[in-house]
Formats: sequence, structure tokens, C-alpha cells
Amino acid sequence: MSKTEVVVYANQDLLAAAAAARLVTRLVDVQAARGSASLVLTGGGTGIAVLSELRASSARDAIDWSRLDIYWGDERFVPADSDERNEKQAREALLDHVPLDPKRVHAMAPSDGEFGDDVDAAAADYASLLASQAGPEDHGDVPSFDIMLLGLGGEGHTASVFPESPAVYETERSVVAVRNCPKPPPTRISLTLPAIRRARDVWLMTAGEAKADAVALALAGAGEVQLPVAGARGHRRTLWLLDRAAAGKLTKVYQPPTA
Ligand SMILES: O=C(O)[C@H](O)[C@@H](O)[C@H](O)[C@H](O)COP(=O)(O)O
Repeated sequence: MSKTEVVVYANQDLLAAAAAARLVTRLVDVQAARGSASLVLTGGGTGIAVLSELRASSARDAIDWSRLDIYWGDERFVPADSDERNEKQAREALLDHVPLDPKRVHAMAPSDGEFGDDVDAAAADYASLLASQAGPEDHGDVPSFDIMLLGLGGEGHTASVFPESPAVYETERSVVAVRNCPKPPPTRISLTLPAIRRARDVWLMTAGEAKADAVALALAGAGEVQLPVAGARGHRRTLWLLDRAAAGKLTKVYQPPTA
């Protein structure tokens, strides 16, 4: 039975530092149990701040970086050297500073890569990659990621699955091309909600008052077509990591003292 837990931090800086500390603990535990671990990254201010905190953490090298698979939940379909690319931001914040195995860093294709501007081909290629990484124990064509990090938008998007968009209705494919995104850049590649739900742990991390309505609606059981983040769940655990402002419309959650 999957659990949902909510932890509220006094502010976004503490949230990012604490999430980085949690990542160290969880990844070390998974590696101790199974030898290797997998982590799915997100873009967005909070997601990248967590990676910067992990880079700065004195505990970070407790993780065996050579036995960690890195994936992305979504990517902006822009040239490889664009500052808008989630991959580029993650590399600068963390990935270029730790001894990862390059073969285990699974980025989504850029718009000037081997598929050119064919975003459908780039999405299909990532779906094939996920299928090739899934083992017999994974019951399907997506690996059971150990931790999937996700952010959310005030209107309820997560990864690049936007409210009432074609991606939110996708039930077959694990990865889709996304066009005409309300949030720029307009063309993206995204895991779908069924693929997100293959993760053991989903960590939804967000800060700020602008996210408070979406957080409260998702935790109250809103429908995923109108509020895609409501459909982002881990099959072991769904962990919401919030700051006080993002938790502002929740009742009955422990609120920490002001830092
Ligand atoms: O590609 C993107 O635009 C991001 O992946 C996006 O989904 C982001 O995670 C959220 O919008 C939260 O962003 P903040 O952390 O900046 O609020």
C-alpha cells in the first residue's frame, strides 16, 4: 500500500538542504540493499536548488556515484547548449562535479541532436531507452525508479504534463512529445503519468504561495486531467516536501517554527 507523507520546512532554502540530505540517505540505503540506485531529475527552481545543495553537502560522497542511474522526468526541446535545458542546469549544479558513469546518465535528446527537430522521434527514443533498462521484475517497459523528483506549477502541471493537454490522457506510451506548452519553451519531451507511477518513491518538491492552491487540491484528491500533479504517485511512497508558503492552504500538517 502506497503511503503519502507531507513534510513542511520553514523556507525554500531549508527545503532544498533537507531534500539533499534525504537523497543521500535514501540513495545510500538503496545501494546498500541492491548495489545500484536510480534517480529521476526535474527542472525548475526547487529541483535545481536541491542538486546544488547536494553538490555542497559534505555527505554527498557517501553515494556511490558510479552505481547511480540518472534519468529526467521531462526536458525542454531546445539546442544542447541552451541555458533552458534541464540537463544543462543539472550538469552545472551537480552532475559535472561528481564521478558518475557517463553511460548511466540518460539525457533526453536536444533539438540539435540525432533526431534534429523531430520531437516525436526523440520522445520515442527515450521510451525505447526506458524499455531497455526495465528488468523482468519491473512488470512493463519502464524501470521501477528508486526516486523520482518532481516540481509542479501553480496550475497543476508536473514534469511537462499540463492540465487538459493530450499528454494527460496518455495511457499507453511512457514518454511523449509535448507541443504548445503554456509555459515556455513550447516544445518538450515528458514522461507520462503512468510512467511516473512506476517510480517507487515520488518526491514532489515545491515552494511559494503561488503553489498553495495546487498543493491543497492535489492532496484533497483532485482529478488528474484538471490537475496532473494529483496523478503523480510513487508505488511505495509519495513524499511532498513543501515550504510554509506552499503548504499555506493545508490544514492538519505540522508547521515548523520560523527559521
Ligand atoms: O521543465 C520545466 O518547466 C520544469 O520541469 C517544470 O515542470 C518545473 O519543475 C515546475 O514548473 C516547477 O518549477 P519551480 O521549481 O521553479 O517552481
